[in-house]
This record gives sequence, C-alpha cells and structure tokens, in this order.
Amino acid sequence: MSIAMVSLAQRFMLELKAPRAWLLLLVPLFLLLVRYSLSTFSAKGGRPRQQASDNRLPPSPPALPILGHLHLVGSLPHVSLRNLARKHGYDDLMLLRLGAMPVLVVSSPRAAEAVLRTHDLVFASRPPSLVAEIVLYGPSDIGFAPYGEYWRQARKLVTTHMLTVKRVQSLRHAREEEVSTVMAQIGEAAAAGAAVDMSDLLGSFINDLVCRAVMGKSFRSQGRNKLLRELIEDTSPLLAGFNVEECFPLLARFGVLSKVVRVKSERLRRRWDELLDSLIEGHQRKYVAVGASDSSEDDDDLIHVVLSVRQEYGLTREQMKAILLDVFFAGIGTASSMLDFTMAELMRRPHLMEKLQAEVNSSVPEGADELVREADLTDMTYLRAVIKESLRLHPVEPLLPHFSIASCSIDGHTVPAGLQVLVNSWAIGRDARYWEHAEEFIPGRFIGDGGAAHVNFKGSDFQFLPFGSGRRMCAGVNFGIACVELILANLVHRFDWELPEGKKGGDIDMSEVFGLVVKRKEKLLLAPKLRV
Ligand code: HEM
Repeated sequence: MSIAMVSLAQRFMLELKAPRAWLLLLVPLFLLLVRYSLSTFSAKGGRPRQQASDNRLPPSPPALPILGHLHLVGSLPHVSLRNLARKHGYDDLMLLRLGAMPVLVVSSPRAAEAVLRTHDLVFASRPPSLVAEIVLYGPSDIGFAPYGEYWRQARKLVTTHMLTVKRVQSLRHAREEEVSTVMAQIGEAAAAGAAVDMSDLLGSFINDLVCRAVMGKSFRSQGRNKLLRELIEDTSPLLAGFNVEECFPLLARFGVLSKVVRVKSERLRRRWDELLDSLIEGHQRKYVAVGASDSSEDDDDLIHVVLSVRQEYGLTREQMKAILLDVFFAGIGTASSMLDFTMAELMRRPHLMEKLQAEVNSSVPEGADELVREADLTDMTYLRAVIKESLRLHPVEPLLPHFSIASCSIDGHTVPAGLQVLVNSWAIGRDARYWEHAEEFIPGRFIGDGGAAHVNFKGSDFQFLPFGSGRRMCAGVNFGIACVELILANLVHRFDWELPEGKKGGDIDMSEVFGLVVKRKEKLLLAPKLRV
C-alpha cells in the first residue's frame, strides 16, 4: 500500500486548468510569493535559509520560489526522483520542497538501512493525508495510521489474528477453488481461439480471492465482488495523491481546492459505509445466531475474525471498517499488478517462460489432475526467482512513504522531525552498485550461483525492498505471495501463451502508470493454447 505524495504535481496542474481555480488562487499565491520570497529563500540557488544556518541538512538541488521542486516531479515520480538524485550526485539522501512541504528522498540501500533499520522508530509514522482521514475513518486503518498506540494495536490484530501463516494456509482451499474457476474461464477462451485480457482477468482473480478471504463464500452474492472492485478503482486515485493543502498549507486556510477533494472523499466514504455496514451486520447476525465458538471453517473469514476479537481490542465499528478496508486496498491492486508485470516479462523472453514451464511440469506429480496444487509448489525455486526478479524491477509500491517523529542524524546530516520521507525502492532495486546488469530481467540471479541467491524480501536486504522493511513493513507478504505463486504456476502449466497475430515479445510496452499501485499502462492481451 503506498501514499503517492508526489503525484501531486500532476494533479495540481490539472486542477489549475479550471479558470475559476486560477482566480481563486491569485490572492493566496501572491501571499505565498511574498512570504517565501522574504522568509524562506536566500537569493542564490534557492536553498532554504535554514540550510544556510544549518548546513548539515541533507543536500537539495536548486529550487523555484513557491513551487520548490514540484515542477521536477514528473508523471512517474519514482523515475524522476531517481534521475534527479543521480544528476546532482545525491545518491543517498536528497531534500526536496514540494510547495511548502519538505520531503526527504532516500535512494540507496545504505541510506534505506539507516532510515528503516537504524532509525526505524524515528521514521515509523506515515505522512498525514486528508483523503485517508475521511475515507479511512481517522485514519483508523494500519497502512495510513500515524505511529502510536492505536496503530500498534491494530497492527497486532492484523498480524496475530488476520494474516498469520496458519490463517493464510487455511485459505489454501479457497485459493485452489478460485484458481480452478479462472483456469476454466481461460480454457473456454482457448477452446474458442479467443485472446484473453490478462490484466483484467488477473485483476478480477485477485479481487475475488481477497473478497472471499474477507467476506467468506458468499462474496459473489448481490454482485458484491464487482461493487468492491468499482469502489477500489474510484477511491485509489484519490488516496494515491497528496492534496494541494498538504503542499500549500496556506492555501488550505482559504479552503480553495481542498474542498473538491473533501467532497469527493465524503461521497466515497458514504459508498464504502453502505457496503461495509451491510457486510458487518450480515456477519454479526450469523455470528450471534450460530454462536461465536461454533463457527465452521467456512465462516472463518476475516470479518468473523475481526468480530471475534472486537471486544478484546475495544474496536469501534469505524475502526473495524478501516481495518477491513486496508486488506482490500493493500491486497488487491498490488498482487494483480505484480502478476501482470511478471507475465509481460515472461512473454518478452520466451526462453525464460519455457524454463519456468519445465520446472512447473516436472514438479507436478504424474497422473495428478490438471491443477497445480499448493503442495506441488514447494520445490519450485525458479518460480520464486521469477517472482523476486519481477518485484525487483517492478516494485508495485515504488515509493515507501514514511514520516519522521523526532529528529536524528544520518551520515552527518540532520534530519528534522515532521519530515515526509520517500524511500525509493524502485531506484534501490536498480542500483548498479548492488545489481549486475541491473536493468535486465534475469531471474537466475536469485538462485544457485547467482549473485543474489541469498537475497530475500523479508526486509533485511536493503537492496531489495518490494515489501518495505522495519515496523511498517507489509503485513500481508505471506498472503500476497501465496496467491501469486499458485496462479502463476497454473497459468504456465496449463497453457502456452501467444501474443496477438503480428506481435512479438519485444513489442510489449512496459510503460507504467503511477498511482496507489504502479501498473503497466497497456493491457496485456494473450491467446491461451491448452497444454494438458
Ligand atoms: C504482492 C503483493 C504485495 C506487495 C508488493 C506489497 C507491498 C507493500 C509495501 C511496499 C508496503 C509499505 C511498506 C513500507 O512502508 O515500508 C505495504 C504495506 C502494507 N501491506 Fe502490503 N503488499 C502486498 C500485498 C499485501 C496484502 C495481500 C495485504 C493484506 C491482505 C497487505 C497488507 C499491507 C498492510 C496492512 C500494510 C501497511 C503496514 C503498516 O503500515 O504498518 N499487503 N505493502
């Protein structure tokens, strides 16, 4: 889950296209100009005056008045921030100012270790977000909540009750059943000689799987799974961006542009309320009727889990809703985008696809039914290497959002309290000082004699942070990986995949779109051919 603060630049420019917005902005902008010209900047180079008196702040590139470095943040912030850091030689730490908001960008494994391990507690909070405040009830979820007692309890609830290794394993049958449904759909397309929109198919597979884990077997009734997907698609762009008022607090006082964001967020929250309240009430009725201790394995979905510990944790209805929302937001977009990148990379390199198919085929017992079961995955080391390599080149949350709650010193630089921090895990995964042929897709590096055979994504190897590290590390790694491994093994075992007529692997466009989760821009259309 990511708070993509830097997509602000784009949104800000879009909002400014409305003529009324320009008029409304004139007065506060003038005030800002006066304020910043007089107080914040020295005449030369646009460095904050604070830096002149305290030259131990991390280094900054030259900035513009008012906008600061906002104009340097492009449509793919992880890429533009990496390029900016490289250009100025600020490979470890770089201090930017987006409007009035200072942001520390962390671009190397060494600096990431200082932030996420050495000073883990200092950076364990999240930046404030108006949208999260409204849509996530406070925020009372885990991903956006500020560091403190509430977050600690909520995280404990999720890690010790909802997403434990045991519970993820207990959802194995649900995963296998959902995979079987998808395989049947693809089989029909194969029989009809039709192409499949893989991006859409993988998206709805993960959506249904997460819905089933959260709501139980009835997740398809009344089209709830579809409604949920729609709601996530409508909410993600808002949650992904920083709001103008966070970059320009002075503007917020005039209440100009933030009102639009507030109204949109409140509308979305009402839609979420309707769905989540009906889900919780339905489960509550069943819970009371059956009795808490008598619930069968089928009832053992995550809403039941939250209800069963509600009193122990003293949760309000809103807090329960926020925690459930986290599972939807954190689980759905991430895993499906990751799968889409992986299939695209494999289609670009048929020899790697063949290697993976050979491993999967040799690991599935002869005479077994056509599905790969979770028990068959144990020895699939190449499958795991493919997934890791995909996450290295395409971390779907490329900027890890943190917030300093105290000041500290890193490499002789003073990092003040109250600073937004972005750890650029995309830049780190492609750092040529740590990765041989850093820009190439080479899964073999993660196995055998490969240079990264010892590297894993548990948060202790700072050159590879697809799930983050430290206190705020992803709480759903086991869940996410279990879904991704099973579907990928089945996709390549059961089918050969072809590109639409006339297209070659090299034609697949790997361009990205930035958001709460980074996705490939183009849909992946593939024609399945039945193998077994
Ligand atoms: C392949 C799939 C996934 C990827 C790549 C991924 C990645 C991430 C990343 C990078 C973070 C931020 C870490 C940081 O700030 O240092 C995160 C946070 C989080 N993830 Fe995941 N995630 C995935 C799947 C899931 C799933 C399936 C769930 C739950 C069902 C989940 C739940 C969470 C939660 C609750 C947080 C917030 C943790 C906190 O702030 O304390 N994630 N994830």
